[in-house]
Amino acid sequence: MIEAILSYFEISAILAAVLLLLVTFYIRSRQPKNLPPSPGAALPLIGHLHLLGKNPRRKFKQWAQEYGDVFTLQMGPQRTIFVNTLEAMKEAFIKKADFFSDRSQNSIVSHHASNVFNGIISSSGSNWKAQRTTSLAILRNFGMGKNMLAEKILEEVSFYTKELTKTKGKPCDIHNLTNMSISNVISSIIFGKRFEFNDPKFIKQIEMFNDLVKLSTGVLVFFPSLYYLPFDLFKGKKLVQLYFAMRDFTDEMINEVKNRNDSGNLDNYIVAYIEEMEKEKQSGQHYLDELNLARNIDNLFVAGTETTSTTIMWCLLYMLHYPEVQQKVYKEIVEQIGTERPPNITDKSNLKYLTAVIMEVQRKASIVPLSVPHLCNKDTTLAGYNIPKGTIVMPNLDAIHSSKEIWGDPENFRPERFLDDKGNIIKREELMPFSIGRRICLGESLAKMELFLYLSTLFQKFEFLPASPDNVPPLQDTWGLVAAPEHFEIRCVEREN
Ligand code: HEM
Repeated sequence: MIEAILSYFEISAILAAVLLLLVTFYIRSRQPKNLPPSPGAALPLIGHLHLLGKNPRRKFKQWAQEYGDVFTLQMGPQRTIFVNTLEAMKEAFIKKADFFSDRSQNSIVSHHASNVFNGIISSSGSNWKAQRTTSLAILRNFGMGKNMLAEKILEEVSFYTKELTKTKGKPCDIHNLTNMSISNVISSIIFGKRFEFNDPKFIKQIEMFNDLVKLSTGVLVFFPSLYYLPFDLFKGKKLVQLYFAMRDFTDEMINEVKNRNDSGNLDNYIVAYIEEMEKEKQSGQHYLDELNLARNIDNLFVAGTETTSTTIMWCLLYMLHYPEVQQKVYKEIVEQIGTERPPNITDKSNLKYLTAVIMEVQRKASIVPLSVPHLCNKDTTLAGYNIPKGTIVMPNLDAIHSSKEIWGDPENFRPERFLDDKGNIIKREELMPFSIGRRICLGESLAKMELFLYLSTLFQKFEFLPASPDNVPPLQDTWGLVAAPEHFEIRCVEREN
């Protein structure tokens, strides 16, 4: 009897194995030929997802080393390629930018909300171009002449450092405060106003933005139907709810700015965009409208807050690990600016060591490791392989930033790699925290200005120390679209000037 049951199980197992082989063979036979290599066979349904393990970031870097220019992963139903070398990045995002610069129109939120693909980040084609060009022009305009951007940043920096002073050098987690302060910079650019750090509405809003960024990278990206499982197991319903809450906040703020009735005052994005909208109407075009305005605002908040504040937090964490670097930064500030006046944007060209430190933090932390996914919109080739239309394309910035061939000693934190013998900055095209090509970060100039003004002021005013000398928090990142350090406590000790 037992033997009969055993042989029944054996036959079932053999049949299941044969079935699996046949399905795998069938899937393979339907795959287009000459795709970039993959690390092993894709399983039915999940593809290569089972190979990612607990630390996908490390795997993506490892496969980049193994396969070079480009590799393919089947992420559930979605064919995805990873672009890993400078040459392949240039080929895809510069030479063949017409084919590799779109975004996928597949998002769980789009099943529940309309107009998700308006705005800058998620749109493609002519609408994307119009939103991007207009937004860039507005930001550029703000950064010219008396440089309103720098003024807005410096005003916010002073509120931020006042708050840090209140901590009196005691250990505290300044992650949320930093996030709120950077969000206030965006807020004063877009709405022409900042929020108090203890404003409950603002605190809730920031929490929502952060949760939204975190939830947008979950497993639902590959399997949207998991949304319909009971108990919101994969937080799909929460994601949609947060998305609508963000929209409500944006609509409320747009109305507030409109009701202020200061249309002559072009010092905020909303008024400037509406003015461009009117001009466009007269020229007979139709891309600038209220729907795009609202989504542009969501985009600028989401893209411009967590990224910059995370870079600041990484920089502070690196300074806890390398106190001699922090000391050298302070020495440079004292020599070039002194301690009587706060730094301003014209000091940037004189603070070369600090600039190199920021560059090295951006390389080492590589906070947007896989950039934002692009979409291939036409059958084409890359690095000699076929890339079919509809493939998702990941710029593997992390692989570039950690390449031994490029940096020699990528594992070391060494700001000097960006300085020549005379102490001048060496610009390296391989440093690409803002990505490359047509989709390169729209806020790059603003972010660089923020990083310089925040960090120069911080290092002039404070010495940053670990909560206790024998307990320096680890350089440990968390997984997500933005790789933030784990929350840590820090002491902000005011310098005696
Ligand atoms: C240190 C700070 C920042 C980093 C590291 C960063 C990085 C990036 C990266 C990697 C991308 C994706 C590019 C691609 O698709 O290949 C991106 C896109 C974008 N970023 Fe940033 N960013 C930062 C700050 C900002 C700021 C301050 C703003 C705005 C105020 C901003 C607005 C945007 C927008 C709108 C896009 C979408 C561009 C498009 O799709 O055309 N970013 N950023």
